[in-house]
Amino acid sequence: MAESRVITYEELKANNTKASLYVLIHQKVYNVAKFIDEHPGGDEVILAETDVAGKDATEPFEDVGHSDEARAILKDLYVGEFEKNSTLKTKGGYDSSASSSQAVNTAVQQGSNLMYFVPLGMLGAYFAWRYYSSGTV
Ligand code: HEM
Repeated sequence: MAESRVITYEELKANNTKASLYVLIHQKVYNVAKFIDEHPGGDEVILAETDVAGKDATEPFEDVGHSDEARAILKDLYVGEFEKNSTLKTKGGYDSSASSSQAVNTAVQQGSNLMYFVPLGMLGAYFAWRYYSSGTV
């Protein structure tokens, strides 16, 4: 078998037509041009991945929960390994989802803080009331 080719970020971006369509999944590059018309999930979903040139399709591919059969098809479409140094550039595409889940976490944390402070405040108010009312009797 021939040595696996290293695909650069520029190459991944450049092969974005229906004639030659590169998709990046798990650091491996696949040419889905021949397969795209047969894709049971439709061609739009894959085109959308490559429309945003150089985007990593790993997450969308895994989110769908593709079968072993689908993964076997990938073997036939394999072009080469993605250039390692390019990893950072492609990961950026998912930053927005990471930060939005962070925002949710902060909101939950703030919510749980409130859960402690409200009963604690009420308890404090109760003891303050008892202290003052016992003093007047
Ligand atoms: C690039 C390589 C890909 C291959 C070889 C592939 C292959 C397949 C195969 C064989 C199926 C049938 C169900 C199964 O066996 O799991 C399928 C379904 C599906 N694929 Fe892909 N797929 C690829 C990429 C993608 C990507 C990037 C998306 C993105 C969002 C996607 C979305 C879907 C969806 C939504 C279905 C379900 C269709 C349905 O059940 O109606 N696929 N794919």
